[in-house]
Amino acid sequence: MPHQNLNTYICAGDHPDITEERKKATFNTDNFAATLWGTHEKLERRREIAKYVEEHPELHDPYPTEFMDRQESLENVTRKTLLWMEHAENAIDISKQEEGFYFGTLITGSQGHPLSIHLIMAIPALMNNADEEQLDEWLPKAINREFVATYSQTELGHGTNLSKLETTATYDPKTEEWILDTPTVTATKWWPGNLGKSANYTVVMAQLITHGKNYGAHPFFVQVRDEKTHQPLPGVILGDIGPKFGMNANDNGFMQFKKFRIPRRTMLMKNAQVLPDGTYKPPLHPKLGYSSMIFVRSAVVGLMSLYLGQAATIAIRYSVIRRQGEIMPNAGEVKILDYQTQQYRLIPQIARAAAFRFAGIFALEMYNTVIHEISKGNMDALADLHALASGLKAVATFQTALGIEQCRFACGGHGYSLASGLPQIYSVAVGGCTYEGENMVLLLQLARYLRKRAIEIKSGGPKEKPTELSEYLFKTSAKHSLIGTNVSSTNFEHVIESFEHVARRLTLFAHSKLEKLEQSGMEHEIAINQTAVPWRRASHAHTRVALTRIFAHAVQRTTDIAVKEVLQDLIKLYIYYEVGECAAELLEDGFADGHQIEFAKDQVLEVLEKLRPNAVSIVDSFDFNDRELNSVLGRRDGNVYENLLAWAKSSPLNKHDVMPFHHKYLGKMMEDAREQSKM
Ligand SMILES: Cc1cc2nc3c(=O)[nH]c(=O)nc-3n(C[C@H](O)[C@H](O)[C@H](O)COP(=O)(O)OP(=O)(O)OC[C@H]3O[C@@H](n4cnc5c(N)ncnc54)[C@H](O)[C@@H]3O)c2cc1C
Repeated sequence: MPHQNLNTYICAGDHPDITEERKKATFNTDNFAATLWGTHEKLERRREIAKYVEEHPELHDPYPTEFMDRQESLENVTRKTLLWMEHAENAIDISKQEEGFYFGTLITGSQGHPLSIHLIMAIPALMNNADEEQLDEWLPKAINREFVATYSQTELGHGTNLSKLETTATYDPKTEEWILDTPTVTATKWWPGNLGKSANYTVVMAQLITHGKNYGAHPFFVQVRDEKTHQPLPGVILGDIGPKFGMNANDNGFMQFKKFRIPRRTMLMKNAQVLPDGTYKPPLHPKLGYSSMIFVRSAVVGLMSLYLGQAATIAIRYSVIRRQGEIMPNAGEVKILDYQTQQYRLIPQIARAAAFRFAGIFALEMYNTVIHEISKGNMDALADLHALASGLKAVATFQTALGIEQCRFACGGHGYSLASGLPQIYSVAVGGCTYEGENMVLLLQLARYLRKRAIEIKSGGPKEKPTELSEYLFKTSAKHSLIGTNVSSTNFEHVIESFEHVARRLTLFAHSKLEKLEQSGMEHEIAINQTAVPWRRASHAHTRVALTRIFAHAVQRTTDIAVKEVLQDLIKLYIYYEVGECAAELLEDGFADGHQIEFAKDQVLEVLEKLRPNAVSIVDSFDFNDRELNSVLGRRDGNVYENLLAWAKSSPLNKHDVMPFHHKYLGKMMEDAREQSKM
């Protein structure tokens, strides 16, 4: 029998339907939360930080940000960002990145803030691209916030294709300066976060030209506004790109240079260098400059787990408050979470959020290890890391966006209201499909890695010892999938091996298609494009293997027995749901048969039923508080309806019973019509 207080989120005054759910918990929610957040100590710190924010009203919004226009949003979030920094020393251990991030999120919300790109991209870009002398000069100032920086790569005409960026940096050895120029409209920098109004410095990616030769895009660290007046410097044109699908508290900007001169040492010289006479010295490893991008991609995976977890929390809590329709006639309306279809829509999202959580941690740990190895001159694992981060980022952002939309659909009409918080979470999360490498392009980059492995497989084996996540490519599959032959076990090895078979087969399939096209005389590059869809499938399949392996390891490592049991249910759901997702690929070559797919589908329904009573307690264990969720539907206390009404009443439109323009238009229209009908 579940113990009454295993769920620590129960409070007096909560909606009885949500309390009833929480009393069903079969595990201690704090223990689960500690597993997700790392340790009990880290969980405790989260709560202390959240309490601090609650106790300081100046850190709150004066009214819901959904009712603010962009200028109000920008001013409000800028005010709060400064307070975040002022309060940080009292509230958090500033040496701990995760505390800073959490404290900041609680204060600034999810729609962006003026230091977003300074913290997430500009500082990492400096750390990865500036040489020691440059770091000594700029890093302390950046950390001290003596300037606000951003990262300017994308242009109006080009984002993905870095080699065709048009902004030029031409070296003038006479003055030892670079001349930055925007030669065409399409060369205008477009999108950089916080560039529009907030930042005064930026890392700029520009084509490096010296002694008449173009060496490709390189990073420069450029002052673009006056430190005192904040006016754009002469020769720099700056502005905001206008409202977007989301993140409207971020002033994404545009920028043009008019033969703007900057000193030689503003080129970031950790990797490539240009000497005073204009001699170009290439980087040791051409991909080194991309390491800050790999870092952000790895971090994005963890971020997606938060967004999907938040959406699932909102939808699942609301689904035990909302009653609509009956399952048994005259037995009373049921909680909508009791419908199997609702469970099928929502509970897999919790499983995916957990999978992305563990994958995000894994990717960042791998990033740190690889960067450490690189600092010792060992580049071996860089390609593996790049491949893993590309695949995880693409799959996690895409599935998160779809998952959040499922959560929103599952909340009916109230999901469409900004009061639910779901459109805001979606609008921010879906941006992740595009920024930091457009998803399709990333999957095709991963395909390049798989192509190399396919050549190695065909020529007898790996050139170097493969990593834990790629060694399966060099194994041979069993004749037939073992899905469904090990029913009672919680060991999903045989299912993961089936995913490995799919990934290996799709890789070799795409490779043989490519070879055939080439043998028929097609040029390599054309043949690659003609096989891009099969390669994309292979990349997705390879990433599925990584996600399931990482998730399985995390479950194995869990020590709390009750938490492990619920995680085993979640991974079971995750894995068998994935079997459904790749059913066609398992059936295509006869590796699995229809019975096995049916078996997997039954497992999904079975485990959904088992997870149903724990659903609220599992989402509680993500430990998102009400400020973070910013959702009337997802409130911890479940008191949804009265608060929806209160939220609507705070709409500025409701300040007027009669709109000031009413009599000018609608009022006049009706009056005229009445007059006319009297005639
Ligand atoms: C919210 C947000 C924040 C951003 N922040 C920043 C920032 O701070 N700094 C910055 O510099 N940029 C930023 N960007 C820009 C972002 O990095 C680019 O939008 C992204 O790199 C994609 O480039 P693109 O827009 O040119 O798309 P495109 O490259 O034009 O892609 C359009 C379509 O073409 C396809 N495509 C393109 N190339 C290929 C190919 N080789 N093979 C197959 N298909 C292809 C893509 O898959 C996609 O479907 C941001 C964007 C967003 C949405």
